[in-house]
Amino acid sequence: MLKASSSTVTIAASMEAISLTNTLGPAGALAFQNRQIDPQVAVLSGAYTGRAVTGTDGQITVEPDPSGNIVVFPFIDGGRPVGEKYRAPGKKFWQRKGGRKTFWNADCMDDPALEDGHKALIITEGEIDGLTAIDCGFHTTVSVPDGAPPVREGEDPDQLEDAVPDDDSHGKFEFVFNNRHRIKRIKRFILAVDNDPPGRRLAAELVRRLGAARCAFVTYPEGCKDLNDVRMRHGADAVVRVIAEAKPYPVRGVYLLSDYPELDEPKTYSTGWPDLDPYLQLWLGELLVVTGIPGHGKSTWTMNLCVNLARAHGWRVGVASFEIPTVPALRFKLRLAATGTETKQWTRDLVADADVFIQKHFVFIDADPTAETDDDMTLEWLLDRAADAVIRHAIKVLVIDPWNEVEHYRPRNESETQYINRALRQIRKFALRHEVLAIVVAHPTKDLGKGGEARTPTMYDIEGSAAWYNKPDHGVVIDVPDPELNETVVWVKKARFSWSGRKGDVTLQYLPEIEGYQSLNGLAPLWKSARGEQEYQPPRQPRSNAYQGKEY
Ligand SMILES: Nc1ncnc2c1ncn2[C@@H]1O[C@H](COP(=O)(O)OP(=O)(O)OP(=O)(O)O)[C@@H](O)[C@H]1O
Repeated sequence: MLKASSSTVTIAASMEAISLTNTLGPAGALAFQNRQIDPQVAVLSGAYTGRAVTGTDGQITVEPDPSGNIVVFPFIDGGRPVGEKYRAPGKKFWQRKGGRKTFWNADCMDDPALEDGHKALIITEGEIDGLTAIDCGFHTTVSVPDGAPPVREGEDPDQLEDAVPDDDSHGKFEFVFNNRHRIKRIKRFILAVDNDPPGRRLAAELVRRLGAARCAFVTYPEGCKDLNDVRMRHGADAVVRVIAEAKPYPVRGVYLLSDYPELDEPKTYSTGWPDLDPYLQLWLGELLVVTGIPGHGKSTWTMNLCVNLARAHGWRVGVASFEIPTVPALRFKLRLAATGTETKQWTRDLVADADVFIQKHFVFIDADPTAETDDDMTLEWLLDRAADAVIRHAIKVLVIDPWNEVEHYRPRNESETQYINRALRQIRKFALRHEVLAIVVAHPTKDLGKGGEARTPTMYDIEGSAAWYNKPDHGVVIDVPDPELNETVVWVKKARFSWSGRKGDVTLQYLPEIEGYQSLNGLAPLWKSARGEQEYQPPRQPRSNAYQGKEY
């Protein structure tokens, strides 16, 4: 017969309250051996054998008895037994009435290694699985007290949004509520519940309470329903593997405020044209869409913007330019912007300096010229390359110019609107994940101007979908109202957040010799003349553009 001794190492934090007279008799020891659990480990958890006794009031209680065939699992909390669970032959389970609802082996939750995230708290659906984990070396394991809540007919265990939430202070999850202070301190949980509908429901209920961000789930080998199954069929190493390979819980999207990391206010960046500052403040992680009538300078303005950002902030820009070949056309535009000088003043040194600047600040996402077959330049292809550019070259800006030259494959059952919604969402996700300013240059629909109507396009005029207005964080239209004036109007049609600017239009002076732009009310802070000096321009009043048509 096995007997807990006062000198043995305890599993839970404190075991002094377990009566040392309680012993695990042969029937109990055999029951654990049959489950490939070391009976000594069960003893250390406080398990003992007992027999059923019917009182004078007809109530059945269980009394310790080494020769009994009922296995008793005490619930110890704060070093004191607060409840008991009984298991009689034939898989009959019941509990002693009353007592504080808590996890089985709850005191292991005080292990400091859980607080610093060094260890995870493993939560099982029953004591046998809990002991299996402990026997395999995972001492920070608890079990829920009452197994999994049943799944009602027609209920999807993975879709519990419609379920009425329990009041945890006295409901089925009272044991979670009672341990809420300990739970708050624990960094990681591994849910090792049963792989069946009630188990999945239990997992979903726990994740809801513990926060998905802290939870991981296990995957059992084919044919195994729980941890003890894994131990029985594949051995202790397989149990260790299952727990070690737990994956982050996939239920995402519903968080408490406290689940979010503390973040500073987003930092915004000037475009480099001071007149635009009140309207357009850029941030890393955003999607900026630029449109305008063909030939009005969308690409030219965008490249000048990128040069400004590279100069002012030292950023590197990834450019996927499908209409203009990188060499010589795009390089020429970049040399103009980088030198800020008209070509007739170019010297070998000036061009060499410009090329050093371009080499340092620009990365080109292009088809592989040595490949035998052309890559399909789909959005997925492009974002894959852009992700590589983030890793290898730390790009902070991604330019896709123009959108219509990307290979757009969409499934038959997806409408153009749905596709554009999905695609822009993907770009925004990329921008946010990598903290990159994503710029998409898009043409307006060819219908614009049909019927003799000459007007500035809006974001809604972009081919395909209203998503072009809805999805971006900034929407900008580049417009040339009168080509004789050498002026370009930058219309900020959308600024999603008030801290990132506001709707409005600003006229920039267009400098045809360098295909560049300049604030009318002051130079761009880093705009340099051919001689490398800030050039003086007399301040002018920004032109007010009387708005015609609907404001978007
Ligand atoms: N305000 C302006 N006045 C005169 N010419 C301009 C002005 N703005 C840009 N340009 C010139 O017009 C030409 C076309 O510019 P760009 O290719 O950037 O336009 P785009 O809107 O991107 O055109 P597309 O939609 O056809 O790609 C360039 O040579 C550019 O320097």
